[in-house]
Parts: sequence; C-alpha cells; structure tokens
Amino acid sequence: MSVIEVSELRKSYGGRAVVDGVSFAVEEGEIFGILGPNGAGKTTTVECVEGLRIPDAGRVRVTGLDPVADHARVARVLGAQLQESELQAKLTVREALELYTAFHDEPLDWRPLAERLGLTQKLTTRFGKLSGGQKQRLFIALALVGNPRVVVLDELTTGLDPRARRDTWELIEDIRANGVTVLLVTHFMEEAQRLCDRIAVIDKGRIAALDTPAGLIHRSAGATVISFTPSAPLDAHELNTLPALASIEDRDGRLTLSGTDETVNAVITLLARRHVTAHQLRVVDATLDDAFLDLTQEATA
Ligand SMILES: Nc1ncnc2c1ncn2[C@@H]1O[C@H](COP(=O)(O)OP(=O)(O)OP(=O)(O)O)[C@@H](O)[C@H]1O
Repeated sequence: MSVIEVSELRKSYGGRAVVDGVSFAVEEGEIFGILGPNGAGKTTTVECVEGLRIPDAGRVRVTGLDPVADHARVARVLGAQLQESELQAKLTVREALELYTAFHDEPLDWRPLAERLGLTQKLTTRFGKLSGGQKQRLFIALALVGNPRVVVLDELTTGLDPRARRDTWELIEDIRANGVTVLLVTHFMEEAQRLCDRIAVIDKGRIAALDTPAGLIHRSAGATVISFTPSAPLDAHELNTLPALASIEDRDGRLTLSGTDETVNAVITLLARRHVTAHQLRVVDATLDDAFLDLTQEATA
C-alpha cells in the first residue's frame, strides 16, 4: 500500500478548476516532490492531503485513511509544516516544542530533535526573534515531534540563504534516513533534483509529468545541449534537419542546439564533412530547469 494516494483530485474556486484531476502515489520512504509554476495548484493539492481542504471530487488516502473523515487519525501519522502566521511571536522555542509535544499521543523526545536541528542554544528565544533559517528549523522540529510516518513540507527553503538551504537539505535526507516519507513542495529545481526520488510536475491544476529527476530530464525534448562558434557559416537547412533536434539558436554567430546524443553526433559529422572548425565547443546535459520549462511550456501549448 502506498503511504499517500491521490486519485483524480479536483478542487475549484468560483467555478475555476485549480486542481483538475491530479493523481499520484507516494511510496514508503520516498522523498516525493511537487514542482510547478506559481498558482499551479501545488498548495491546494497538499492541503487536501493534510485534510485542510475538502476536495470537490477524487480520492485522497494517507496510510489508507481519509484525511477529512479520519482527520484525528491522520494527524497522528502526518506531520505538517506550519505557516509562519500560525505561531505567536512571543512563544519561546522551548514553549513551542512543549506545546506541540502535548498535542500528540506518542511524541518523540523534543530535546534530541532540537539538538539535531541546532536549536538547543535558542530554547529561550522568542519565535519573533528567530532568523528565517531558525524559524524553518523550528517548523521542521514541530512537524517531526509527533513521530509521524509522513511529513509534508511546503516551500521549506524559500527565503533561506544558500548555506541554510543546504543545511535544510541535509536535514531532509536525515529525516528520510530515519524512515519518514517526505512530500515536498518546492520552486527550486536544484532542490528537487538533489533531494527527490520522484517528482510530479503540476501545471494549471494537472500533472504535466511524473518521473525521477533524471527521467524528466531525458523525457524533455532537449536533453543534451551543444554550443559552438563555427569557423564558417553552416547551411541553415542542413542544421534544421539534424536528427532529434529540439531547438536551435544563433546568437551573433554562436550556435546553440538542443536535442539528444544523436543530434550531437550529427553536428560533429556535419562539421567534419564541411571542414568547419567549432570554436569553444561545449556539450552539456540539460538540467531539471530546462526540463521544467519544456514540460510546462508543452502543457501551455
Ligand atoms: N481559498 C481560495 N479561494 C480562491 N482561490 C484560491 C484559494 N486558494 C487558492 N486559490 C487559487 O487557486 C490557484 C492555485 O493556488 P495554489 O496555492 O494551490 O497554487 P500553488 O501552485 O501552490 O502556487 P504558489 O507556487 O504560488 O504557492 C491560485 O490561482 C490561487 O489564487
């Protein structure tokens, strides 16, 4: 049984479908990413998983339980990251940890958790005085203190500096290493590529693609990019008919072509045949960034 099952989920506001038939399943121990442009329906989807919004249609199950009908039981297995507005500025870190411990039947001891999250020195600091990174670490601690099987983290590293972001990534890997399943909403491609086992790309309320990060990159039209400045102009028709070509750009005589390994080999053969030298030749793999733009543009078209 999957830890999270979402099937044909739909939610509309004022007659506009913001989640329009989303289905996915998250397996035990996975870090599953939800990636998409602003307003794609990511938060609405995960809030249906948390039982905070009621779907118009479709089925959501968390460890086999309905998050709305079985809200109290789901709250025991699912840890959700709070939004900033949900904690009082005057509450100290210790008070927040004690308060959230009291909400759960079988909580973890918050002390080692605070230690692992680097909060021990901050126990007497009020929430309002914490830095952005410290607040995020406290939110992670509060999401984990109930000893959940699943945690939902929405835009966890937004607003963090690169160091704090990397620390947070290590924490998430650590959480998973302890057997917790992670559902992660993110805007950051690097974050998704580094952390997620699988990613659902959501665009306009629908799943545009669902795959591993490497799978998404390979699936996108231009998985490999070759760029060079030819020593003499090349024939446009010959370039445009290269096999598996996804895109071609000529910027002040520097050519950038995306496609597959087949495209790259054909470019090299063409250069040799025409006795043209390629200056500053670069071949790079596309990133998840490229794949994301490709996939979400595709869905727009
Ligand atoms: N309670 C609500 N009432 C009306 N419209 C809403 C409500 N909640 C969300 N929406 C709209 O639904 C759409 C999807 O919102 P959602 O927050 O799920 O997107 P998102 O993918 O999480 O976006 P972002 O990346 O910007 O956080 C948006 O256009 C938003 O304005």
